[in-house]
Amino acid sequence: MTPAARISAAIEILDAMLDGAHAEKAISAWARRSRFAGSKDRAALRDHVFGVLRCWRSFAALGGAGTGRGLMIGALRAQGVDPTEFFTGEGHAPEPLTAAELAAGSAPTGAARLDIPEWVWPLFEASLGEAAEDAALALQSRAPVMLRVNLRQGSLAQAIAGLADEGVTAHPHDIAATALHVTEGERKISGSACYNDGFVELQDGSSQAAMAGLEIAPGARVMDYCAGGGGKVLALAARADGIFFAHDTAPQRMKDLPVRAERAGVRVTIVETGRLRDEGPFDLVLCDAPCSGSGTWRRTPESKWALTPERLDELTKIQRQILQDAAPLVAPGGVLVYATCSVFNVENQDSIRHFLSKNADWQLVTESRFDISDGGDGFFIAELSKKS
Ligand SMILES: C[S@@+](CC[C@H](N)C(=O)[O-])C[C@H]1O[C@@H](n2cnc3c(N)ncnc32)[C@H](O)[C@@H]1O
Repeated sequence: MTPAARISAAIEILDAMLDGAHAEKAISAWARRSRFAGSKDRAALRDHVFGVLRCWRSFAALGGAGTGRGLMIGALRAQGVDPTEFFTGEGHAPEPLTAAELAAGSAPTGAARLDIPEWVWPLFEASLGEAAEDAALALQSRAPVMLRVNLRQGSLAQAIAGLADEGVTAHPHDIAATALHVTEGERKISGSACYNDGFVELQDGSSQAAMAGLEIAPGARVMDYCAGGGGKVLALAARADGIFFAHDTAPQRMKDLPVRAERAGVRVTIVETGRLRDEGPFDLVLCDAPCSGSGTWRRTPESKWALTPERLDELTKIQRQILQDAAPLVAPGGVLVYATCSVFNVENQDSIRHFLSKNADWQLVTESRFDISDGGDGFFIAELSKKS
């Protein structure tokens, strides 16, 4: 496909999304009916669609319309490219710009310039203060691909060399001692021996750094209460000699965890909700709670536009309930850890304050925030302990 034909295809997909289709589904449907497209075409198309998703408001302003055409016109203008170079109508290129399209378009301002939904911007500012603008700007670009090296299997240098043999270029990242930043060959990671043997795992740098900061004594019993795919408990098990457990109210989310644990050479016992009290108590209970994901919106840009005030409210209620349910599982002298990949105070500090206001026998021990502009995702982590 020519670059112009790829732009036509992106317009088609964006229009399908405007009609209500999810990005992944719209891309898959396009790929099914476009058998002529090769893997490079599909990759380029994804880049177009996800690039627009990250910058929807600013591209719509620059392109003069929130339609597939308007967004792609805006995307080209944002890169300093004259859209008439591609909108020629020749071959499979999009039709030439109309006089109205040529005249339309203006520089975005305010929250539109930062590609943040209007109602969300005050939350950003209130939560991040002076860092808010940098965080929003960072969300306009692709997230770096980061790997966590499983130091049980070898050193960073050995992982870098092993990946290089398989066409993946990676460099240490100072966000965490286990972190590698992949700069080339990211599509080869999932087929590489390093990945399939559990030497490296895909994991954002902030999550790695947050997990590295948790103290785990030898033999400590550690429960990942909201385990999902198990990324956090695997990071903990890779560096500490504890006894590890995982739980999730949606157990199907943990379906890959046993295989991932096996290939990493660690043991994680899955605990059903009804057996939590029997298996407990635990010296550390980690609640990596469901959240808006606002710290990860460059990876999942559709969520940026899908969040509503009602959903945010619902999430904060779930977070508060999780802390309340998990606290009794903590052993005397143990730690309750609360984490989110949100940058909003309402999901972070406010959830902690709410818990402390209802549980006077608990206290805050530490609280840390990782900013998107530091290189990893936005992340929050707090440790709580029972007053002695
Ligand atoms: C942010 S994700 C966890 C991500 C995971 N820790 C990882 O590193 O891959 C939140 C998880 O919490 C689970 N969850 C939702 N409500 C819960 C509850 N009340 N108790 C425990 N887990 C819950 C969800 O099913 C989801 O898998």
